[in-house]
Amino acid sequence: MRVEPARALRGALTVPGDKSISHRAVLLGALAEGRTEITGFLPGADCLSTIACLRRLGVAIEQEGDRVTVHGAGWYGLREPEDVLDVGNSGTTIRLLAGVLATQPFHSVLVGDASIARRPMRRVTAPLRAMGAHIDGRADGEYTPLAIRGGPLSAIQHVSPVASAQVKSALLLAGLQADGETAVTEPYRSRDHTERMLRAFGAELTVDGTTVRVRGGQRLIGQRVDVPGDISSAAFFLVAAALVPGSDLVVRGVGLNPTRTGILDVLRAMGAAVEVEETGEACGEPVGNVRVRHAPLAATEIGGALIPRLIDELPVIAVLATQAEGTTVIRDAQELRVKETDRIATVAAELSKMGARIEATADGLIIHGPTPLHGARCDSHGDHRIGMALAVAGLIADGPTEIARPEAMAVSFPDFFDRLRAVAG
Ligand SMILES: O=C(O)C1=C[C@@H](OP(=O)(O)O)[C@@H](O)[C@H](O)C1
Ligand SMILES: C=C(OP(=O)(O)O)C(=O)O
Repeated sequence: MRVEPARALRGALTVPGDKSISHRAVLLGALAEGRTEITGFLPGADCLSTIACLRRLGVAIEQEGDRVTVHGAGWYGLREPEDVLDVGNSGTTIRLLAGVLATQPFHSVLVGDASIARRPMRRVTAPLRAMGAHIDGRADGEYTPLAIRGGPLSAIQHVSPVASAQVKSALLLAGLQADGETAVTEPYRSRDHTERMLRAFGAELTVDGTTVRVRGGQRLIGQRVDVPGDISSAAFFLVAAALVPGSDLVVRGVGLNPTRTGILDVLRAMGAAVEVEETGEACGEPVGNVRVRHAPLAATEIGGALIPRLIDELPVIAVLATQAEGTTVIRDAQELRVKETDRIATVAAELSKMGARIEATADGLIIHGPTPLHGARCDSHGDHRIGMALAVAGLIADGPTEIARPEAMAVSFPDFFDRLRAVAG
């Protein structure tokens, strides 16, 4: 994919449905009793992997574009799959499904692509084993393939060393069928879509600071879910508008869950003009429009509790920081090293090719700005967020930028380039 320097980004656009919420809507719909109708579903490769795995577990699902109907099987209506469950590139699919399969009295095997094979799984397999599930995987349950034979579980009180919504969600799902009350505590609050959607599907849970508790033996009832636009996808456009002089862009209908809006805090802290208009609520999630206008940018520091609120936006935030006056420091973001790629290494390597002054640290990045970027031959490394961050960098470079392996974008944003072309030329 070739990206040319852009004109100002103006006008309004929408972005595809939220990836985290789309996964959860089909998954809870499958486990619920009755029908779940989903609109605004993200038909990206990751969410389609979740649908494929659920079909293999015997769940009837109709999907056409962003409309999905799930015929709920009920929690114990899943059946032993005849073949392996392939999660593709999706960490959310494998970790949330592991929590569900731990409750099921049959054998299943979870596999994924080469990236999934390198991502850590013991963070979910260890506590699920402690609840009573039989799980095996390479390196004592750390890596795929994961073989799971579930059954009756006992509740645990788990203190997670990482703020991870995937870990929290896996244990809450398992906890819904465990004997007793399961509690999950994390160092900082991660995205809470599972908690919100479980309540919408009729489950009870309590939230106390960074601890979530759920009692076992609960049923879910099918619902209508209208998935808001993905703020993580909107982020590429919001950052592009903040970067390109003369820009004035609105993204409509985007999810504004406070556990996800760290990108807006950073844009404001760096000096961009940001206006947020909350327009309503869908399935317990606030939704609205976000307007960003270009303005001179200043460096900022990003760490601590802010990190889980913008974890997937850090690659494009690094691009933003290359144009900010001063030194931007990103710390406490060691989780970036275990995403689709080691995003600390891939961001630093690729932006360096474009002339950025950027250093990788053990837990983040240090970026000096402002630094003019020049067009270069770059590589997404097969990581959707790296590819899209590089495309945004290409908009402000002084020549054409070539991005190898652009097909990775289909994981979370299949028509990213079409929508970018529409607002940036
Ligand atoms: O629960 C989710 O939907 C997600 C949680 C985050 O991962 P972790 O749980 O590993 O932090 C995030 O990076 C991922 O894109 C989606
Ligand atoms: C990390 C991501 O997703 P997952 O963990 O589901 O692969 C992402 O979308 O940036």
